[in-house]
Amino acid sequence: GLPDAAFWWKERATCCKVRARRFGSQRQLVVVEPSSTAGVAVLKLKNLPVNSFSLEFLTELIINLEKLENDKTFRGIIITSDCPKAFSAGVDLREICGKNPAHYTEYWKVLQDLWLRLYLSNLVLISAINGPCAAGGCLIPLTSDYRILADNPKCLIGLNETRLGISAPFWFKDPLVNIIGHRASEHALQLGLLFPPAEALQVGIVDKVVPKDQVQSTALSVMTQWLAIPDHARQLTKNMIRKPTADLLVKHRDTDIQNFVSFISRDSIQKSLQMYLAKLKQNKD
Ligand SMILES: CCCCCCC/C=C/C(=O)SCCNC(=O)CCNC(=O)[C@H](O)C(C)(C)COP(=O)(O)OP(=O)(O)OC[C@H]1O[C@@H](n2cnc3c(N)ncnc32)[C@H](O)[C@@H]1OP(=O)(O)O
Repeated sequence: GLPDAAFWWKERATCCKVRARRFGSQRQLVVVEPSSTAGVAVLKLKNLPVNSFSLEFLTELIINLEKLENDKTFRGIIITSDCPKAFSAGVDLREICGKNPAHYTEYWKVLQDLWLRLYLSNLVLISAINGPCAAGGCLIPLTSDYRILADNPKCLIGLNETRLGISAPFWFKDPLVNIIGHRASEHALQLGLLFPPAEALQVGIVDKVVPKDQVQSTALSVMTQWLAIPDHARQLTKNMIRKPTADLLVKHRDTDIQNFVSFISRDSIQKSLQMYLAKLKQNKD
């Protein structure tokens, strides 16, 4: 059978705390503030400049999510960015370039942990997407219950992995298919589409597009509607809908790690990623 979720989370939480001690950073990469609405926390991603998923940032994010999940005063979280340049640029390419298999294994495990923590959260999660959101960065909106995007042409959102010469793993693809459907996902994933706001709304990858300065207030008012539903009924329903998708990752996570490590270790893939990173560094505004 599948590993018991509570046991698995306890084990992973211990790993996260050990890792956090290892980083021992003074920088606060995730800021949690209470909102004006009771029971709602605002979680701000603050890994400057673009909230790329470094191992340290992922660890801090998971620890903060776990604390909120276990704190009975909270019923919902609004996740937003405190970096002017981006909501999230996804996987930090420096974590998956030029490192060794042990590092890739640890990194991928932690990324899976984040996905499971978010996707199976009992809290209402709303993504207030106030900047560009690429590839792995979409892992947060796609596992949220509701997505609000800032109406700004720079705020592109999508799973653009193929443009880097890599393929999104099945657990990035599955929530996208659940949200926008099979055909639209096939199109978006193969072409690595990054949708501007109007198109993002049309295809359904976001639920609402509002002016940038209204993203957080809109998230709060949507949150109020969601919190009007009794928690237990909403949680049971969320779990019923999401469990089959989550179980696929829980069941196949070791194979998925092996696939990732062997794929990412290929010379041809390392070359593509290095070229993409170099291009990013050249294309300065
Ligand atoms: C079997 C499994 C297969 C493998 C699956 C792997 C799944 C991988 C998923 C991913 O998430 S890969 C990453 C994809 N991300 C992107 O394509 C986004 C890249 N970034 C951008 O498009 C832009 O940076 C931005 C977010 C639109 C912001 O643009 P802006 O012009 O405002 O800033 P920049 O000058 O481009 O960036 C500032 C600074 O940050 C560095 N950087 C940006 N993104 C990343 C990143 N993902 N990883 C590491 N570093 C990144 C960028 O190079 C700049 O650095 P400096 O030049 O200032 O040192």
